[in-house]
Amino acid sequence: MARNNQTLGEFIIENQKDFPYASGELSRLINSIRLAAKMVNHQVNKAGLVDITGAAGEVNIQGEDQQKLDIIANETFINTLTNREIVCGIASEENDDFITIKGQNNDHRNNYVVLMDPLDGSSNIDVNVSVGTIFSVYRRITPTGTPVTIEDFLQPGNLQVAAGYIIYGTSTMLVYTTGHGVNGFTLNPALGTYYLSHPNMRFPDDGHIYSVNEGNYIHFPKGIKDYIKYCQEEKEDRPYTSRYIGSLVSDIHRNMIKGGIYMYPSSSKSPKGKLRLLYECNPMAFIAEQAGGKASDGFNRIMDIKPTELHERIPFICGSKNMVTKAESFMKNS
Ligand SMILES: O=P(O)(O)OC[C@H]1O[C@](O)(COP(=O)(O)O)[C@@H](O)[C@@H]1O
Ligand SMILES: [Mg+2]
Ligand SMILES: [Mg+2]
Repeated sequence: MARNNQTLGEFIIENQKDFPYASGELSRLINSIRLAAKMVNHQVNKAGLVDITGAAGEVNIQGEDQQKLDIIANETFINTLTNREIVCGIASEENDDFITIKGQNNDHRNNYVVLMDPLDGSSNIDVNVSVGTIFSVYRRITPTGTPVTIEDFLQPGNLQVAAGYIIYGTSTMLVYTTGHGVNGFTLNPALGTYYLSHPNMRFPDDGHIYSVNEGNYIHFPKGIKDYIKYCQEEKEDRPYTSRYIGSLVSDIHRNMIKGGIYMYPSSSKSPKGKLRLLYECNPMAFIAEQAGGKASDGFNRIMDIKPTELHERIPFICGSKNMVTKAESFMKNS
């Protein structure tokens, strides 16, 4: 139950009973993410002052130039989760393959796997625009005491036990769900404590903001082009306002508060879109649905899609449910 001025630590303990298998493991996991996020926040806030901006000189499995902060965030989350004996495996945008965490006694006794995008919106790091971290948590399906396998990571989104994001923006917030609604906590930098600032976050059913990289317009499917035209029409409560930050976390966060739709569709250049199903789309879809919104690939519910690869991409439409349904109708009729 949410209380004003409740700290994240208190909220986690008071809501532990909501977790299936309420053994405290998942609470400790969320607490570790809370800690790692503070460390990354500290680095992000220094971007520009110290030499943590720019490319690191490596290319990740996506073919993208890794930014120094991508690597710092990746290592910070992996080390923090590993050292706290709560996960048996981690998958990350910045690692080609999943990491097996044996545990202190090499006995593979932990029960949760974490999939993450350690730094989302990397193209915005050097230009002082908000970026984020995205995480998704599953209970393993292979027997405890055995090494995790790829099957533990390729679970459909509807089996997530927790998901969330951290936004490093005008303030730093941690927003997450364990399947009992969505709550947002703002970091008080002076105290280093997160406080419940956004209890029970809800996507308005309708909105007036659309977020898409219109620079790709000519490459979009007809249905998306028609929906963008619909958003721009001088009719009824339209035209909508176009807002696109280029950081998935920030665009979805804004649209969740104000009402709106975010789209990263397929295109003739990238037939499967750009965003990764496992550690970008599934966690944001879980958050959206828990906040009364909707997430689709244009035709199907994102969280019902059975993943086949660790870094697979998928077209993504997410936001206010009536707006997503409208966009889908344009896709289906095109
Ligand atoms: O520059 P584009 O093609 O519009 O892509 C922007 C999208 O790509 C991303 O930056 C991809 O995430 P990463 O930065 O984690 O690789 C999203 O945050 C964002 O919505
Ligand atoms: Mg990302
Ligand atoms: Mg990233």
